[in-house]
Amino acid sequence: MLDIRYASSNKDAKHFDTERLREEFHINGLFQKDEIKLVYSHYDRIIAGSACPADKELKLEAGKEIGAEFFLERRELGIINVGAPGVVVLDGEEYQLDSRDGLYVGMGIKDVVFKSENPEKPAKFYLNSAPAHKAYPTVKINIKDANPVKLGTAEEVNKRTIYQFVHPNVCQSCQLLMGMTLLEEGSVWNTMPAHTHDRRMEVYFYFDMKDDDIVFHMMGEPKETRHIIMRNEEAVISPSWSIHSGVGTSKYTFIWGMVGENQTFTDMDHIDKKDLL
Ligand SMILES: O=C(O)C(=O)C[C@H](O)C(=O)CO
Ligand SMILES: [Zn+2]
Repeated sequence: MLDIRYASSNKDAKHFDTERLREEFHINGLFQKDEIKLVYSHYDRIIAGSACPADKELKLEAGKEIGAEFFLERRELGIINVGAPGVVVLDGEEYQLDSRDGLYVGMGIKDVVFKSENPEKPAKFYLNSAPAHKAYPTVKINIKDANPVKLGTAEEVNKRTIYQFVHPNVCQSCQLLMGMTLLEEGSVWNTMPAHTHDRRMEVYFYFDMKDDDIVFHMMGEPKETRHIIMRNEEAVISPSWSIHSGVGTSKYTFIWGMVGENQTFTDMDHIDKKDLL
């Protein structure tokens, strides 16, 4: 069963209270032991979720919601492991993923199975999937293979490296872009100055946080900003009309995934801080 999230218009969303904002955009309860949890967003039909195999192997199944014989019949998939070492088995072929390793899985793979090396310390596979039209090769992506982009300064407490995992410089994909942003010690802001990109939606997944730390994730149109409180290992959907930026009570790491019109990472509409309200 997929948790379906319909798309909200910018005109409606500015009237949402905290509860409704969370209901529409916030994703929690990821990484339940021995479960696959998936959220299907009608923004560009991205599926975001998790697989946390411990005592049993988990198989990615197609539900009625995607109307296909198997999950990747007309989809592609990006995986980043944020837990202990695990294995993804694709049509019988094993891919070992250590912590922070990524995997791009092309359209057409029939069997996707997740396993952990040690049930006491399960792997935590974070997943993003998008509709696809062409089968590109499956590629394992270590952080050393990812394309690093350094941004920010210590003075602005936003010094960070964006590692582009699923990106045209690293591997081919139909529309999915996916990567991981690591903040430096003492830096707490991401994506400030903020941007929107009407051409693509985005999902942010925050992790590497202590239990009592929070991130204030900023969303909304630049002149109608709202926040959503994020805790460790929670995700948030960012519609194409929304900024997506966050400030934490300590440093954190996040995975971003984008789906939409183009794969030009730099195609952003930057918003000057003075223009935010
Ligand atoms: O730290 C950042 O800035 C990001 O990671 C930005 C995201 O990658 C993004 O919003 C791409 O559009
Ligand atoms: Zn963005």
